[in-house]
Amino acid sequence: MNKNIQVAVVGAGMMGLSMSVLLTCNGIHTLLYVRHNQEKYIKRYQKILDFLREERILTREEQKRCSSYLQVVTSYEELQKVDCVFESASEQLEVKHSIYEALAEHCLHLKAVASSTSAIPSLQLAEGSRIRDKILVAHPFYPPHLVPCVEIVPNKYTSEEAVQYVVDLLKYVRKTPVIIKKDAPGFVANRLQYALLREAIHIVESGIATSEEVDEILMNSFAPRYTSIGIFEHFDNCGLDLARDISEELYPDLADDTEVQKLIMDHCDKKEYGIKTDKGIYDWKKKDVEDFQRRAERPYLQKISWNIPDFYREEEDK
Ligand SMILES: NC(=O)C1=CN([C@@H]2O[C@H](COP(=O)(O)OP(=O)(O)OC[C@H]3O[C@@H](n4cnc5c(N)ncnc54)[C@H](O)[C@@H]3O)[C@@H](O)[C@H]2O)C=CC1
Ligand SMILES: O=C(O)[C@@H](O)C(=O)[C@H](O)[C@@H](O)CO
Repeated sequence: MNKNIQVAVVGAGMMGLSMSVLLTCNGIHTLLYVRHNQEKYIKRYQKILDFLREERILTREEQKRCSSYLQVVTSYEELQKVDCVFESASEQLEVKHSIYEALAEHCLHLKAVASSTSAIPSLQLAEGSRIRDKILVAHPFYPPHLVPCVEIVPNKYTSEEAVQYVVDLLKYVRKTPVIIKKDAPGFVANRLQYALLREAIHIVESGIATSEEVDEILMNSFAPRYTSIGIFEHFDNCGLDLARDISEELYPDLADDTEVQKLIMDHCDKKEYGIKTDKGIYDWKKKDVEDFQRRAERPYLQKISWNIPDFYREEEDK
């Protein structure tokens, strides 16, 4: 992987900022495209690095070196030379399509456009685009600068070169890309995660347990198991005959909603979206947000092994 490449990140939210940290902390010249208010995003990017410094992942000097690879831009014209784009904009197909159109117009050296989408099928992203051969899904996990896996989902238009380029780049920044065999909404991980969420909501709506109790049981029962064994390994261990007998008992009673459940809709109707509005399932004015963020990130910290760069120098940028 030629580390003198230029990579753009479009969308500077939770994912885009974390992707920018991942790329810059591995010495990749990263152009973060924002529509306005650059200073706000630079502060948010630095806040992530500050946390990594507090956790002794980066020294103050390394933080400055990594930061030298970040360039926040506000026009697509500044993306003319980029080799690859990580699109991390809102989960709306029309938003993503409008971005791909702008990239097609301005990026003259594009090798790949990788979308962070959580669930939009790869083919829907590419359909109708002038650069459809370059579009694929590279679905990361929050926060992508820490979580190893990235689900790679090409579509019938995606060139092998585009797939290989993204896979090589992700491996260079120490990610674990996994190419999914067949394009489907939610790919693999979110199909599993949302099946779990649907059942968790069903348990709360049915009065079986509260959301606090569901969270407590999940964290302290089988969830940690899957950091060291796989689900199919687990059921081979328990015995498929036992799994059969339990499935016969359980399946008729499990959630089978095909629409967004009332619990989610009620909160959304009240604009209670979660931490970003101080209230969601939980009242985040009463819960410690910083403690939550540290608990969310700490399991991944000891696995970090980045190519921490020297300071960025323009002349290296071919
Ligand atoms: N939040 C998460 O845990 C994860 C999210 N994703 C996916 O990553 C993508 C981004 O998600 P988040 O970062 O959570 O969303 P977010 O809402 O935090 O950030 C989205 C960003 O896109 C920007 N944006 C919207 N329209 C734009 C446009 N036309 N041009 C440029 N920027 C635009 C917004 O200003 C915002 O900064 C979504 O597709 C989401 O499904 C994937 C994995 C995890
Ligand atoms: O868990 C993750 O980070 C990803 O699978 C996601 O796509 C997000 O969590 C998404 O589901 C937002 O809720």
